[in-house]
Amino acid sequence: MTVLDDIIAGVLEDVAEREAKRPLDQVKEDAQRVPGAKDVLGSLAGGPGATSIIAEVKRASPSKGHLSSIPDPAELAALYEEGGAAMVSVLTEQRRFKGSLADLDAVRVAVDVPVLRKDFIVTSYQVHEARAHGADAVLLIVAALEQQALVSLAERIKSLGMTPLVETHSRLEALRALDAGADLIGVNARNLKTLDVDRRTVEEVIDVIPADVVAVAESGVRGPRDVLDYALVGADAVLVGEALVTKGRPLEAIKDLVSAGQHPALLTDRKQRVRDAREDTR
Ligand SMILES: O=P(O)(O)OC[C@@H](O)[C@@H](O)c1c[nH]c2ccccc12
Repeated sequence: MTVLDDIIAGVLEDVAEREAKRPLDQVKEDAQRVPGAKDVLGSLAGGPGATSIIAEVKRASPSKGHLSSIPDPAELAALYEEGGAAMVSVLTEQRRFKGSLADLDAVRVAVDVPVLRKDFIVTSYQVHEARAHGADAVLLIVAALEQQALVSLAERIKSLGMTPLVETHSRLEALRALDAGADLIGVNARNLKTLDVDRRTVEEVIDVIPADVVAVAESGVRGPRDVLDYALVGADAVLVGEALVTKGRPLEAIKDLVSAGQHPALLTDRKQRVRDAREDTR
């Protein structure tokens, strides 16, 4: 059993418990009462040559254990927004990442930028739940899903006005994400089966992502230098957790990453193609 299988087994138990307390019909009703989902792709598109930053509220991880207690996730998210983050990612998985839907609620009311529900989504119940708690984007991990489930969850997310961020770790997975109709694809430098980080994965996989699809580099950012490296290989956005929560000065840390993403050198070939493609469709 891989780490991923193990996490999903726990997630399924937790989902069953929540569903017993609040059935799907009620969650769907809750979702009617929240404001509509925000434009995630628009928010990530950034300025000229800019690679945007997705900042994560992350207390712990299976690879590193405890990272930061984060007593007030709303306050942290507000600092991320103030420092220029284009989206805030909130981990809601409880057992390994110490997150919760309460964290998502708190962050949702604290910021205007879109919010991503980061979890191991394997049932449509979790998708409706994400919307009921105000998520604008929902993570789907290709390695955790059969193709049919990936397609139907992606469609469900879109039908609720949200945007799926489809996470991949290889070229093959990126092709599966494209087949599922993803227009926002993440490349995770951390292999969820072994938990090893290999930053070169981003370059290798981004290569097969077409210019009109928004590409997000995920994991392994230690500082501005890594943002620049990911951006130079074509990342439109970079997702950062650990480096923002462990250094004690999140506002300064996010500002440094955001400015690295705005470096003039970032108008790379891929970004130029992205812009040309967008001009053409206008
Ligand atoms: O803390 P890091 O190395 O900056 O990584 C952030 C983010 O990429 C990571 O939390 C992540 C990427 N994909 C995931 C899927 C599930 C849980 C967590 C993740």
